[in-house]
Amino acid sequence: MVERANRPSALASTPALAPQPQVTFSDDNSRVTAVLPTGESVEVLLYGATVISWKSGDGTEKLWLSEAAKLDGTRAVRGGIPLVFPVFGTAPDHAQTAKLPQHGFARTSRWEFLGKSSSESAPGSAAADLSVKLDFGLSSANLDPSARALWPFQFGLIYTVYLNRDSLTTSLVVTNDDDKPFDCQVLLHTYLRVKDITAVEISGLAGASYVDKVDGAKTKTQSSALTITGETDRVYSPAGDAAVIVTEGGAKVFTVTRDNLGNVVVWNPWTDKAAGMADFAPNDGFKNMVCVEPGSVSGWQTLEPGDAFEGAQTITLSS
Ligand SMILES: O=P(O)(O)OC[C@H]1O[C@H](O)[C@H](O)[C@@H](O)[C@@H]1O
Repeated sequence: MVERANRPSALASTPALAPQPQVTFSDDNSRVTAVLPTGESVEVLLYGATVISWKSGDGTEKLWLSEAAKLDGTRAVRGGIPLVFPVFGTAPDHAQTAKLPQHGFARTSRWEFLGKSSSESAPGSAAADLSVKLDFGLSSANLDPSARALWPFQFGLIYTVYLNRDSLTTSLVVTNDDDKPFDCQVLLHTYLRVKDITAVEISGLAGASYVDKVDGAKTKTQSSALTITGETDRVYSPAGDAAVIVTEGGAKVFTVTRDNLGNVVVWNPWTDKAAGMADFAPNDGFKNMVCVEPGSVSGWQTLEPGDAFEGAQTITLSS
């Protein structure tokens, strides 16, 4: 035995392979999961390219997903990060998008998985540097004919989900592949998971004006940090340059930064609205979530033929 242990072997002379991120598909090909060697993970449903789970290395879920969310492609997912495109809400007075359902068709279309890439981890390099990137695509060519009829433009969308050890970045690129301009809005409808909404404070929006959708769409100004004490539905416009920071019991939980997304929507349905949504469960689940939704939704991004628009969010965890 001793002799064997001391003998140089082929195995012993090969440098140890550093662990790499794992990317796997579910058996039914409905979702893709990426896991870093340190345990952080993200799961994306091809339906809507909806991020339905994001866990830190210790397995703690960071996004809220309704227990009654439909994950079978029959309706938009209640929770995670649904994608809003090309209209936020409905826009009956905007001819191009007037026929579209609430929040458009991106969240209810099946996207293609375009591929993955991961940061190379050289033997001996720090695990902290590892990351994985997943790309998804949707274009007019693979859109359901019924959705194409409601918004007859040639477009391309690339959605990138980038998992790092302490953050998640999601980024959307819209291109106009048509020979005429089109208008669009985009929003990353992120359901952040919290332990107790009554202990939550959202800062970084003070001084910003907002449309208060639960008070007759009045325009108001955010005076200080925001606490959630009832139904809340606000469109901050412009939201300002500061990061939006979510604290719980005074401790920082999430820091949300934005790239080229001038608006932030803050939404919590509270008791009655939550009870009225068939896919919102449990009924008191509103206590465990707050939507902080970076987007470009006040007015329109007009894209000329060949033009592109890119917007991104990064959500960083505090340890
Ligand atoms: O029920 P959904 O279509 O998913 O919309 C959920 C919510 O999305 C956004 O946050 C809007 O500001 C809300 O007005 C809306 O209720």
